[in-house]
Amino acid sequence: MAYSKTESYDEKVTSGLIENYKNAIHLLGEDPEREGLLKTPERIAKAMQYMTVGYQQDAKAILEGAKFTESYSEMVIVKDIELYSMCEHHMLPFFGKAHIAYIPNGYITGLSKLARVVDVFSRRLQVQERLTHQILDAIQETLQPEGVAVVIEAQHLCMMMRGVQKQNSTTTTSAFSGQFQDNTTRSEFLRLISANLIGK
Ligand SMILES: Nc1nc2c(ncn2[C@@H]2O[C@H](COP(=O)(O)OP(=O)(O)OP(=O)(O)O)[C@@H](O)[C@H]2O)c(=O)[nH]1
Ligand SMILES: [Zn+2]
Repeated sequence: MAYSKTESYDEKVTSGLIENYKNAIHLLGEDPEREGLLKTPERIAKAMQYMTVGYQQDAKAILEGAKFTESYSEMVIVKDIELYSMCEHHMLPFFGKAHIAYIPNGYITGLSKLARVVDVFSRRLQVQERLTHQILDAIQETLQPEGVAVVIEAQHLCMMMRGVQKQNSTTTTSAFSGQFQDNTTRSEFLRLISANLIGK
C-alpha cells in the first residue's frame, strides 16, 4: 500500500491514534481543543501511518516484480538515494543517503526498485544498522547476485534537537556480502560512490 493524500487510512488505527495524540497534546500542556490544534491529532495519526507504512510492504515482492534475466556481470551502483526514517528509541527522524551496489549473477532488477526497497525498510521504527542489513538481505535473497553492498550516511535528530545536541555528526553504516567482502571489489565500490562522475 502506497499512501498518498487521497488514499484511505485504517479507520480503527486512525481513531485510536487521534485519541492518544489528543491526550499527549493535553499532557504536554497545550489545549487540544484550540482552533490551531483541532485537526492536529488527525494529521499526526495520518503522518505516523505514512511514516510506518513499510510494515505493510514486501521488499522482496517489489524486487521480484522487476527481475529480468540479463548476462551483465559488472557492478551496478545506485548512489545518493535519499532516505527518511525514524529511530526506534525516540521516534525522531534520521535522514540521509543510501548507496547500493550489486554484482548480477544472471538477473538484474529495475533500478527504481532498489530505491523502493530503501523506502520499505526506512518507513518503520529503525536503527540505522538494522536498516542497512535489511536492505542488503532483501537484495541478496531475491536476486542471488555475486554480492551486495549497502552504505548509509545519516544524521539523527535525536542527537541534534535533544540529548547530546551534536549538529554536525554523521553516522555511516555499511554491509557487504559475497564479492564485496573482497578488499579490491569493496574499494572499487567505495571509490565509485565517492567519485563525482556526472559533475553533481
Ligand atoms: N546504534 C544506534 N543507536 C541509535 C540509533 N538512533 C538512535 N540511537 C541511540 O540510541 C541510544 C538510546 O540510548 P538511551 O540512553 O537509552 O537513551 P537516552 O537517555 O535518550 O540517550 P541520549 O540520546 O544519549 O540522551 C542513544 O545513544 C541514541 O543516540 C541508531 O540508528 N543506531
Ligand atoms: Zn533516537
